[in-house]
Amino acid sequence: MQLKEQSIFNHSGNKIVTEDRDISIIAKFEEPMIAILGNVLSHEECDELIQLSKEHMNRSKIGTEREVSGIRTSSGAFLPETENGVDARIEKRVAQIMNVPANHGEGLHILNYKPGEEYKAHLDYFKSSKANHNPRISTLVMYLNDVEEGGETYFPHLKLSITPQKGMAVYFEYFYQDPAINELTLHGGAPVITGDKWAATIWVRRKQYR
Ligand SMILES: O=C(O)CCC(=O)C(=O)O
Ligand SMILES: [Fe+2]
Repeated sequence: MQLKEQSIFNHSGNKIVTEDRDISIIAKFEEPMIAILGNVLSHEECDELIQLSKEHMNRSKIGTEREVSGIRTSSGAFLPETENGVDARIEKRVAQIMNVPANHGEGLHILNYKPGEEYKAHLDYFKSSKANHNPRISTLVMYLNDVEEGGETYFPHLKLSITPQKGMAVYFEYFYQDPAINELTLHGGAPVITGDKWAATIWVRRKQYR
């Protein structure tokens, strides 16, 4: 039998006890490690992140992107960092879930999809040598609302899809020795059919990033 590669998601049992919240491990796919997590954010935190990102997007268009390539038709923005706001608290909790120090993360990236908008299948790591000195190693996508219809996060190679539910998240990682395992993390956000979708993504680097 082939030896399993090491994961940094080293949690056993059915929950992750963080400083301020118990996260439930609902399901795991072992290789590549993909974990469906419950109770990651309170409903109040979800609402607050949506509100903050709306204010930020209204105040200035700087930091908001809408990709012209058609890969991502949703709009997204990194939340500006605060000292002790909701974002700092969540990043601290996420660091304990992802088992990587908070300053390896790129910050909270908020995504909003309207009906018909999607994020086509992609890899979160960079194929070019540009970021080789400090590559992305893992991702957490947190759902900030329930989507009426559509908007699933899907992994086409694994035939796996996750329905967004407010406060839940999906974790995955892609730093394996075997590139074929990393490529299995190809994923996308399916088109939203009814309602809209809000999500917050954290991409984590191997070394300190901020
Ligand atoms: O919206 C989703 O379900 C996926 C988001 C995603 O892939 C990303 O932010 O990198
Ligand atoms: Fe992604």
